[in-house]
Amino acid sequence: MIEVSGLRKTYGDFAAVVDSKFEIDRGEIFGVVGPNGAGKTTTLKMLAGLIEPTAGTATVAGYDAGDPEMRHQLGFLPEESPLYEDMTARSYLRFFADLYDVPHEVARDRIESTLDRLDLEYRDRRLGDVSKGMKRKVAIARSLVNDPDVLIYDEPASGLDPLTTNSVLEFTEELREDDKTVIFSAHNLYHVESVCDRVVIMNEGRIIARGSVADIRDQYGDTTYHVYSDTALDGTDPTADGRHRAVVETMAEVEAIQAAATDAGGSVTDIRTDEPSLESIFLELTGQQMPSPRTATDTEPASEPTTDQHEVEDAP
Ligand SMILES: Nc1ncnc2c1ncn2[C@@H]1O[C@H](COP(=O)(O)OP(=O)(O)OP(=O)(O)O)[C@@H](O)[C@H]1O
Repeated sequence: MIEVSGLRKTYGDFAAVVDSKFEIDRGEIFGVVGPNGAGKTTTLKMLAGLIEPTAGTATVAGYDAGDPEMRHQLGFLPEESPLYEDMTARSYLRFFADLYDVPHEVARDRIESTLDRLDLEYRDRRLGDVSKGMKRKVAIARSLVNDPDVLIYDEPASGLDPLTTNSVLEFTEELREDDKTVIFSAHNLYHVESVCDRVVIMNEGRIIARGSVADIRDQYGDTTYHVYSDTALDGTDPTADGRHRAVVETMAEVEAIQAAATDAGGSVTDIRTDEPSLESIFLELTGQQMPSPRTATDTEPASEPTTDQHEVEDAP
């Protein structure tokens, strides 16, 4: 569905993307990970036909990325997506559907079902008056008004509160069931681990590792998940604050605990990941500290399992 070969972008003497090569299958969710300045956005914009490559080729759904016809197959969510703040979610999305010549009834049904799936309230409220998370959801809905086969999402869940982050990641994952092909960039390895089939890790314009996140982690260290429930279960220990904690190593075990908690009439209230940080993987790969203050903050400590913290939907 997407083929990239020898893709390169230079600005004067500076190479933002160097000889990038990867292929993405239909229905696959593919992550592009790396610190600030790694070349993620430049790669995504070349795929979306918004920047012309200096060299190499990128084809999307059989079209050259620069071909205007390709746009009909594509939904692009930029990292920053300012909306028309005086419009409502509904009027804004209908406006974009009109730009794509989507028939009115089709557009109305598509918009409502997408907003239902995104659990978006206040559809008739002025966009200037809704939360950042709601704005992001509206921008995501905008990427789908033309029912494209390919979605390019630049940091879809970055900077959102935990509940909205979870909801956006779940929504992205469900796009696979609609046979959509999704490529998205993220700083946060948990974001890509929870939804992506495969990833490439970029640094200084180059792909320096590729594979499933699990493969990459297996190569560079072990992840553990600290799962907190409000109910005592097999394998949990009581914590000082009255909860019950299990420490496991796979997402399958996390899901088993969630199911056991539900069966016992309780729920999982928090999942914390203790994993080799993106920074430590980078250190392994490059022998250098990651040059990004923002990412260094995101992936902070080693002693406590707080490298990434996720509240689940039903957390109190
Ligand atoms: N128009 C431009 N002119 C010159 N340099 C640019 C231009 N656009 C991007 N760059 C540089 O190219 C490099 C890659 O930028 P890019 O935005 O692709 O990185 P990124 O991985 O998306 O980072 P971030 O996570 O901060 O968005 C950066 O060093 C950036 O400063």
